[in-house]
Amino acid sequence: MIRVENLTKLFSETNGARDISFELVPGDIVGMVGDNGAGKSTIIKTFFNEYRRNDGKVYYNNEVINKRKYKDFAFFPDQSIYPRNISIERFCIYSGCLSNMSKKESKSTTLKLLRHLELFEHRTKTFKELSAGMQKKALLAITMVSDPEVIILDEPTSNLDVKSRIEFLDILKRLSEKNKIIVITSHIINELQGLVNRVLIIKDSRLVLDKYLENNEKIIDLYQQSASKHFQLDKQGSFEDIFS
Ligand SMILES: Nc1ncnc2c1ncn2[C@@H]1O[C@H](COP(=O)(O)OP(=O)(O)OP(=O)(O)O)[C@@H](O)[C@H]1O
Repeated sequence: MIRVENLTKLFSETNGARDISFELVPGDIVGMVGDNGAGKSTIIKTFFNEYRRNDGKVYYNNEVINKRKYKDFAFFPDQSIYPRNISIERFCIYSGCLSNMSKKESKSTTLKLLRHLELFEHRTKTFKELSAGMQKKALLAITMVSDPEVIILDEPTSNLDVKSRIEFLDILKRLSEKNKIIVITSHIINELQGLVNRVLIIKDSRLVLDKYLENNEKIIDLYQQSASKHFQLDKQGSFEDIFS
């Protein structure tokens, strides 16, 4: 279980992530949605200590998270600087070894994953020799090689054409059946419908809604409701400011 308490990273008075708290349990497939600049990537990067926190704690199985615990986590970044002169197969094996797998074990998992992701024939290619969709799938193989318990994907389908996007979402759907914790950030709400079972809506650096989806509930409706509620609160605030 993951518990995030009051996570805060502020770049300025209004930009960043403010006072974010939530809990995640195995089986949660969470869509973290919000407009451009809402604070999604900041939350993820602060979660992983890539940004120094202003405040807040993250617990994994009731212990404050530390580097050793991050071994159970995998992060699929929104922008990747791909290694230049190494084949995707070797890089995937290397990534497994970095997570304490033996070379033999990492190689056999790598080959299974590359087959599963239909990249086997391309395994000796470097990233720059692959299409954008194949690059994302290769990155997913690297993310998955150590069989992490928690997978966090930041805008995984960005820059993909429609066909690759559908294919990639289908892979995530199959992954979601494995009782892991999966968090997917996106500002494309429609693509998460049918994939996630819970939404976290981020608006203006804050978590404004945390909800499991019930019978055919539409993420777009939840998003619109929470956005208008937030807007009304804003309006009330400024109203008082004007007349106080
Ligand atoms: N390293 C940084 N330095 C200063 N400001 C930053 C930095 N990173 C993000 N911000 C600001 O913090 C706010 C939240 O940005 P963030 O990247 O978290 O948004 P996002 O929800 O992930 O957006 P998008 O969907 O466009 O990726 C934005 O106003 C952004 O300009």
